Amino acid sequence: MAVPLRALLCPTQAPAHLLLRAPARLCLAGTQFQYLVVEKKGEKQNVGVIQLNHPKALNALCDGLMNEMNQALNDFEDDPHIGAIVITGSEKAFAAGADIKGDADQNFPGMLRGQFPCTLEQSLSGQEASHSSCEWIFSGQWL
Ligand SMILES: C=CC(=O)SCCNC(=O)CCNC(=O)[C@H](O)C(C)(C)COP(=O)(O)OP(=O)(O)OC[C@H]1O[C@@H](n2cnc3c(N)ncnc32)[C@H](O)[C@@H]1OP(=O)(O)O
Repeated sequence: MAVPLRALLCPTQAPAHLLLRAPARLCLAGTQFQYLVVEKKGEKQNVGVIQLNHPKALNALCDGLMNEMNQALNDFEDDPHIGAIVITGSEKAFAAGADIKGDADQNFPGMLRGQFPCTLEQSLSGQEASHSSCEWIFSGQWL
């Protein structure tokens, strides 16, 4: 199923189990990620793979993870050699959703504004149209 990349991460457009609004700016060369494993794969090295890598918290979407996700996605999107981006999780979980420990004082809209790639306002107004040549693919299951 081909799904517009950015649309998948927009809360109003994505199926609940794909709700991950990401951000992006990845410098594959030399960037160190704490919460992600970022690689180029495939025979032509044209598939960007982003694996959520915070298994102790079931890959909860803390600010650090989301900031890194934005960086990684942006960098892949800016890379003309990347034709697809795959976002995947860990062995036990794709992601346990918003970080309810770190953001316990935030309400749902606040989490969206703080953690997700497009703002709630952009999502609601449909301003976050896809401008990328990449397709995003999600692999895994929300808990
Ligand atoms: C944008 C809005 C949203 O996303 S709303 C949804 C927010 N997410 C949740 O409410 C899920 C909360 N988590 C759970 O209900 C459970 O963890 C579970 C059902 C997803 C899995 O249960 P299980 O028993 O298998 O694991 P643990 O509960 O022991 O969790 C392991 C470890 O991960 C930490 N953790 C889990 N989910 C989150 C989270 N969303 N944010 C932050 N941390 C999370 C959990 O606290 C455990 O850590 P530990 O240090 O061992 O206490």
